[in-house]
Amino acid sequence: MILTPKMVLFDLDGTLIDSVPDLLVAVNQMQDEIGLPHRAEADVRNWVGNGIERLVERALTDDLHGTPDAALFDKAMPIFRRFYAESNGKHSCVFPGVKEGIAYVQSLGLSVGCVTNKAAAFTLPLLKDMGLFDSFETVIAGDTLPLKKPDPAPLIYAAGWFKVHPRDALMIGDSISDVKAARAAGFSIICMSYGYNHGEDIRNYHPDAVIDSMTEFPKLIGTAS
Ligand SMILES: O=C(O)COP(=O)(O)O
Ligand SMILES: [Mg+2]
Repeated sequence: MILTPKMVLFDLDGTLIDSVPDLLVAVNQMQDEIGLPHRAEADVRNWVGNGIERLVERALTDDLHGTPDAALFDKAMPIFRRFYAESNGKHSCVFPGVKEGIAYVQSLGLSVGCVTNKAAAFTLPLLKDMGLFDSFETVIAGDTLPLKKPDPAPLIYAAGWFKVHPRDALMIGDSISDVKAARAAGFSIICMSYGYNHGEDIRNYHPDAVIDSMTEFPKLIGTAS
């Protein structure tokens, strides 16, 4: 299968960047300040992908599906933001193959954007620290629009921004939210096997392809002519 998109959108956490080490530090500093126990890295990994509010709710309750007491959440959220602003970018790294993959799609002349559920205040400095910011012609963060993935709105917005029809658009992601958003928007979707998907194998959600490294892009992505 060779896809021939005109635009490629990349998810951030678990696709471009391994951001869990920074999130883990901020979660556990928040837990300390509130007087709750530390959470394990493996759990935090499973809680990333639906934005920082859901991450904090999950950390406070130690449960992927948990909803904490509203007063506790209101206390915790600014604490988390303060600590994550400090740790963001300190221990994260770009996954192997990402820079090569972005360079490959750019060499095909395709439009390239980033669509993440991470809030803009953390997304933009992280992309800059990791040397990726200049790779993207547009960045749509988790709070850029009223709705985030799995809603298709950010993907449709990006397609409109690039004036590309959704059938000519490809999402590169790691989670069920990316697959659902891409399908609802009418995009193709390739997922990275190494990402975060709440502890489940992303193959269960049937993206068009699952790959281990973006160095595999030449097998899957080409140009129509
Ligand atoms: O959960 C987040 O904050 C971001 O997750 P995403 O970059 O995978 O969309
Ligand atoms: Mg992700």
